[in-house]
Amino acid sequence: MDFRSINFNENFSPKIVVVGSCSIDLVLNTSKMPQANETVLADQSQSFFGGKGANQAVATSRLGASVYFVGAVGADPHGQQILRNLRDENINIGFVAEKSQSSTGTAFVTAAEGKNAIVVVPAANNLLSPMDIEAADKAISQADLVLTQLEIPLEAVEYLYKKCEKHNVKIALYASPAKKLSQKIIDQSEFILAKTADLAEIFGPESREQIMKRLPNKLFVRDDTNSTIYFNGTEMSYYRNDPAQTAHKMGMGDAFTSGFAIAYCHKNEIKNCVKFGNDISLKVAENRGSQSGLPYLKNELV
Ligand SMILES: OC[C@H]1O[C@H](O)[C@H](O)[C@@H]1O
Repeated sequence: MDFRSINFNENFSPKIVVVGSCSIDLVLNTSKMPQANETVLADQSQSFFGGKGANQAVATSRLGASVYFVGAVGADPHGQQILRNLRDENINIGFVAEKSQSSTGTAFVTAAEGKNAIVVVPAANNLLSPMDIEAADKAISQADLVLTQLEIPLEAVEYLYKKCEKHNVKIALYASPAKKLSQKIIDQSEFILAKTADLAEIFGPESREQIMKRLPNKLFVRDDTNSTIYFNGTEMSYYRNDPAQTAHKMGMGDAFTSGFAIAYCHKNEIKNCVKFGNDISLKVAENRGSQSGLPYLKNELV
């Protein structure tokens, strides 16, 4: 991965506000993906910091952005650990709400055969409200880009879009987990990243080609079955099929979105934004968990 192939303005630190989920990921490594009614043994269980929003906040901060995270934790030790981690990653946590009536979000991940299956218990993430977003009004109004995902209530996402519209601030979406999107969200998004498998739920029953034709320069689609990303009538292979270099495939979409966003803020061509997003997502796949492999711009540009 060559950071020098991307244009970075070293005097510019993009202001990014990430609005989304934060969780503790409990990961079970098994040699075989369990089927229904089957019991398998795990080689190892580990916990990591995760949640799509927190992953994007950490990724963009390590890539040189000045980041605010807007999210929610429960009043429990996991919540405190997450806040400490975000603070250690130089992220402003002034707009993370503590929901005393809830626990912190947890994702239960089974990682096997180079794939993963994730069950998320949103807990506090489901309580993120328009009022929590309102509290971050000033930070949002000053952002170069706002990033969000769909692991928080759609009501909160819709409120966020209205706020960005009011302040004329760009907003981008990683449309995961899949939910049907309103035309307003589609129209207003600067870019949307989605997975092929989720397209019908997000956009309705058209083919990938038809949907992409309607959204040139806006929709970027990752296909996990053939490790390809589709955009603007073209495609780019994004995954080295080298199992030795693959630890977990978790967090690749968050890493892609973040790398793309940073290259975009530094005004790179779309093709190079896609390439940079791909490179960052490969880095994350080489390490366990969704955050540990994310690179630091300051180490790469020396
Ligand atoms: O996108 C990866 C994330 O999805 C799940 O929500 C896990 O928290 C994991 O970190």
